[in-house]
Amino acid sequence: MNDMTPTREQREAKLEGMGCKRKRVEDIRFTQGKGNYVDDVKLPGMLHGDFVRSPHAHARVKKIDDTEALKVPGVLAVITAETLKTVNLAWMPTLAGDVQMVLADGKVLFQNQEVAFVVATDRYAADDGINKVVVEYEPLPPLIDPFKAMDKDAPVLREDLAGKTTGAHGPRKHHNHIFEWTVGDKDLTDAAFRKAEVTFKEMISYHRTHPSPLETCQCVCSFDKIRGELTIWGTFQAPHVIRTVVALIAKLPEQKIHVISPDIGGGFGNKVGAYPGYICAAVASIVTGKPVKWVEDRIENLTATSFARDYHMTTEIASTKEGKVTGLRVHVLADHGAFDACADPSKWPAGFFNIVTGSYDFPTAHLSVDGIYTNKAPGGVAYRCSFRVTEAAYCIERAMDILAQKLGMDPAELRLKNFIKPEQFPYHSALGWEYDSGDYATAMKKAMETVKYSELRKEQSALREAFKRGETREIMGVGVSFFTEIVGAGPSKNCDILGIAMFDSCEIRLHPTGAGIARVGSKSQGQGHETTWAQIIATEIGIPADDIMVEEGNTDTAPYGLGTYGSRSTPVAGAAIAMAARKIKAKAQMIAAYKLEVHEDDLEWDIDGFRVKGLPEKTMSMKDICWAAYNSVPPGMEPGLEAVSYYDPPNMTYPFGAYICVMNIDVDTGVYKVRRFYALDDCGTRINPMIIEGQVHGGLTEAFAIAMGQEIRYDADGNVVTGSFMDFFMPTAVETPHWETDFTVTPSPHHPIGAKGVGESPNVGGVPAFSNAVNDAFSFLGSTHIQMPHDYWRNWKAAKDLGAVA
Ligand code: PCD
Ligand SMILES: [Cu+]
Repeated sequence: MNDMTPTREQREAKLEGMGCKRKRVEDIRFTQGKGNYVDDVKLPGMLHGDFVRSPHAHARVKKIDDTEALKVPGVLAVITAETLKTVNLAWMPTLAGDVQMVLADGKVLFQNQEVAFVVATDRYAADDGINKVVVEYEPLPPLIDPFKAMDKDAPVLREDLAGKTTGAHGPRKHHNHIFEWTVGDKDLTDAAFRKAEVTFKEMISYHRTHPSPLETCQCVCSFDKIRGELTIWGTFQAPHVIRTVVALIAKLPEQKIHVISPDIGGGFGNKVGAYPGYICAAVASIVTGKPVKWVEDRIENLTATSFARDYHMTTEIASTKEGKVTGLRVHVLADHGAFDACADPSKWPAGFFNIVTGSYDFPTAHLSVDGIYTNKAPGGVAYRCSFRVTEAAYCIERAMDILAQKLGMDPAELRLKNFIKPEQFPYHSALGWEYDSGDYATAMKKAMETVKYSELRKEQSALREAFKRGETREIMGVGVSFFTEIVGAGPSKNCDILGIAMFDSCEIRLHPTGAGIARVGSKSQGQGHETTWAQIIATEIGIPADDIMVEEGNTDTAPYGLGTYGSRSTPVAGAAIAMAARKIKAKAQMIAAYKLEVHEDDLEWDIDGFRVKGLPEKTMSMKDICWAAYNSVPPGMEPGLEAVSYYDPPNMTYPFGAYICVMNIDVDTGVYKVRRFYALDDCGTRINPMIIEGQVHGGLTEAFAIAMGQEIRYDADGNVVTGSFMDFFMPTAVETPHWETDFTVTPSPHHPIGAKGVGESPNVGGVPAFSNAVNDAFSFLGSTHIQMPHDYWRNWKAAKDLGAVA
């Protein structure tokens, strides 16, 4: 070996494969303002559309008069439900099996609902036009309180469903009822409660909030009359699904629809579903023969697009006196707004909420969910939520704290006592899941040691005594949360969207000089797929990550994929990438064997190529194999080096984590100070530790926002009172706490590289950690459960209600 020969370490480092803190390649263009977003798409002759929206939450639409609007210079057309009826598009199907008005058809059902679409030569003219459209409304009584939705005399919201006693998910009990979904063994659970030494029941609400990505929802639709082809650039998290939906509802052949998701400025689930803007822009383009752009503003995004949560969870736990849980019973009242437009896999009306048994070994459990209509915006699965897992984690983590308080036990000890044990994996939960792997106690103990948990508890007792003596006005809370996530939707046996199995895909093509391109069915919105996907390939086939270009988001070039949400990209697309790479490697091995004149079985893999077993100097690098693939393949073999994989995962993956939050609250002002936030995540094999850390920081910031102030709030008339960033809490670097991150690694046994998702975890685990900290702080004053969000006012109010403030 001469001095020039790279060492094994150097060869490995050059790959920047899995485990490397590779810098994000996409950031080169993002940080220089060179990203290419939908609003950057500017086509010759492009028109602009904007919506007339309803000021009322519930009203009959008597008349729409567009005479004056059409006189505004630049305004070309005003599209209403009547126009859309001529092409059968006044209503559209939702992913949840319901239908939704594209434009108000006879009535409006939530504030800011789309009523008419004004098309003009520029955005300003469109805006002037919408102000001149005169809509005559007859206000109807609004239904805002979900607990009144199923009252006998509750207003009828969905007149289109009159007389329909069954919906997409079974029988409907009331005119505002959407579905009832039950899981688990009711009799066994009821019996466990009858026998229990200790039980409690608490209504735990997870309020309505909104993902509010920096870039709002938008699209450009361009219909080419000559070719009969429709091209749509949009902020879509699932471009292929959008193409299929457009093909089905617009009755266009699927090959004539080109859907392109360019760079996306954050998705957070907000960009999974289909919105009226897409349909209206497409129809406007077909009608005018010109490209039409639709871009939402902030208020429209906050008030009319897919919200998050709004789950009201009546929770009961049965337990022994010693704190061993024996049963869980949960009833959820799920407020879906005016249309059921949740983006869950078809068979899951409440997503994967049945993960609500969490990290604990509940022998039996029963869950029922009632979905209902109210006069609020539709949507529902968004914001790092992975199909209602955030709601479930909040429910069980809050409930475990309440049980600990009732038993006079430490909440961390109670968790340790009830954890599913490592030897119980694969673990079958009482509500039907098979957890793939976990080592909960190890993670929990590491977290407790790092934050010096017992010392914190001592400090807290001392402070409580001082508070009682009147020496301080501060109280202290330690919030513990131990979550189990379920991500990677999903196995075709139980997951589909509109009948399409939720696989994902990858196509890798290597070029003669040892570089290549990988096209993937997922779609990054900021997660950094261009960086991490190349790292998987680098480790699998020994081509440096820098030499692999990753492409996503164009339905003409990417293999069919179900898109990016629910932290499914790593568990599903990530697996497809590894499998495609392995197909390439298998062919590469045959080529190498031929070139080295040995039998395939005599070769072994070594970092970036093959070597002959027992003859380490006889090697062929992957780079040379690439050349050979186009130059001298074995007789009978096709030239070229490429592979495609469609991966149908055998199971979901179950990441987990232990979070601890330490907080002080001043009772006289309600002002809180997050003293420490420690987050340990276990997402199995880690592809890029730096990206994971970024994901965790982002998700924790969002969790902080939700728990401590963010809310989509309606007044009694159905006005959104938090419809802009003036009122909707958006933390900046000033408010955001400092995050300490940590990890353990428990690989997924069924994933080809052992990786689990991580993007959603910090939100799933973070919210209960914050809320438990606040609740823990107040508990010694006699409270059991204080509802989120815990803003200053509510903290002060809690202190006042508990008699701590005069
Ligand atoms: N183990 C591991 C895992 C993971 N990773 C990384 O990390 C990331 C993430 O991943 P995941 O978890 O798999 O996920 P995805 O699928 O990719 O994504 C999704 C998510 O993601 C998150 N994050 C984020 N970031 C950003 N920047 N932006 C955005 O938008 C967002 N969003 C959010 C959300 S909401 Mo949903 O939609 O609600 O359902 S869901 C979600 C990527 O890059 C990957 O690669 C690594 O490295 N490793
Ligand atoms: Cu989600």
